[in-house]
Amino acid sequence: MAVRACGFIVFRRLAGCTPPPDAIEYLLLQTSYGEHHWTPPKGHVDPGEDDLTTALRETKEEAGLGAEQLQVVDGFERELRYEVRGKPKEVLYWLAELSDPGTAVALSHEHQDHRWARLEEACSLARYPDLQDTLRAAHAHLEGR
Ligand SMILES: Nc1nc2c(ncn2[C@@H]2O[C@H](COP(=O)(O)OP(=O)(O)OP(=O)(O)OP(=O)(O)OC[C@H]3O[C@@H](n4cnc5c(=O)[nH]c(N)nc54)[C@H](O)[C@@H]3O)[C@@H](O)[C@H]2O)c(=O)[nH]1
Repeated sequence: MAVRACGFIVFRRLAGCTPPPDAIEYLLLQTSYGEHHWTPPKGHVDPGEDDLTTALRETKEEAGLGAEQLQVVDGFERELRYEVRGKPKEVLYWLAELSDPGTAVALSHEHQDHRWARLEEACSLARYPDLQDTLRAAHAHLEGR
């Protein structure tokens, strides 16, 4: 059976800007282990836990951002499937806006750095084509495309 993980593509709109969408920045976290890769906050589903609860818990644990600071965007959900050390893994992402764009991110020991990045920088940090596609799809969703 596949390992399952859930998380949020968290974004913020720069202070003083109503969309245009190029004023949107996405949150990426860099692991403090392994390849030091960058992904949005996400993590494994605990036994008996529902997916959305996992996404909220992991976002709180990994970025210090709680449900009360996030607004989940309707109608966006993406599932990625890839292999980790030969085993299948599924990752489900929702999209959420950080209500106060000035809120500080607080990392756990699992991550060594974070970045608020516009779409193109976010895609170059998140170097996996499926994650890049997901970020682009999120951006298109926010643009109303
Ligand atoms: N010391 C050490 N400890 C580790 C290591 N590894 C884990 N720990 C421990 O596990 C805990 C984390 O637990 P959670 O937070 O609950 O889980 P996740 O958030 O799910 O975290 P992971 O890091 O396990 O999973 P991924 O991000 O999925 O990365 C796995 C591999 O998949 C590739 N990959 C990543 N993203 C994409 C993508 O979007 N697209 C594609 N196509 N591929 C992608 C990439 O090749 C990458 O290397 C940590 O606290 C550590 O204790 C490790 O190497 N060394």
